[in-house]
Amino acid sequence: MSSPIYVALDTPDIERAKAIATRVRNHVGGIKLGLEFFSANGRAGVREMATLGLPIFLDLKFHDIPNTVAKAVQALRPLEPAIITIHASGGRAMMEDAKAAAPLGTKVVAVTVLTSLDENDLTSIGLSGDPHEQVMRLTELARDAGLDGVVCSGNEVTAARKLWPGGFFVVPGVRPAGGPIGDQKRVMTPRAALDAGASVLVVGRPITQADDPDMAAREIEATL
Ligand SMILES: O=c1ccn([C@@H]2O[C@H](COP(=O)(O)O)[C@@H](O)[C@H]2O)c(=O)[nH]1
Repeated sequence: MSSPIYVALDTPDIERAKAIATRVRNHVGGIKLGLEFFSANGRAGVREMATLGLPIFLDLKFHDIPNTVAKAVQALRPLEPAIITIHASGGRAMMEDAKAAAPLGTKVVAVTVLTSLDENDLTSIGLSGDPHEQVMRLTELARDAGLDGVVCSGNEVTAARKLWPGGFFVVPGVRPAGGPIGDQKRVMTPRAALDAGASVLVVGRPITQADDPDMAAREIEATL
């Protein structure tokens, strides 16, 4: 069975992204390319990364009116990504139209509450406190809109899976025990997140900022 780890290659430097992906390729199940990589390298960069032969997760987190998001998803079709992201808070019509615009083999998953946000952050943007409740609300909305799954933290994935047993659950904010958490606030170890019900784990800096990314990926994989 392939590894549940998608390594987040958050860099504008395509040569660095290729070098890390090449080093860790035997310990990860795919590569995640996000806003930083895509803003610098665009679709050509994604095509170049695809030549490594690993599944591509395009984490562009679209959030706009339904027509704009659907057209943006449509523009990604030739890249045939394994997974793409949109924001659940864009609403049901936006999620429905995004799913309809995606290639058949692409999983469309909705970000619920970013793992960098906690209760205080939600209150500060006018949402009633507890991230857990907001994740549950948006998980139900994404399920009812016909998406494939959601992005949430390891703290919520067990309850989200209860609401949606057939859903696909992407869990970032994954940190080896005792490691620096940086800007993440809702974190869990890789093993605990998998046990809690994650379908895939997104791991960025614990691998990419390590002195030896290959060893870091190998050590995380060994805990799973
Ligand atoms: O809620 C979310 C959604 C997406 N991400 C992305 O995952 C990686 C995490 O990187 P680390 O270096 O392991 O913190 C990054 O690309 C984010 O854009 C997330 O962290 N939380």
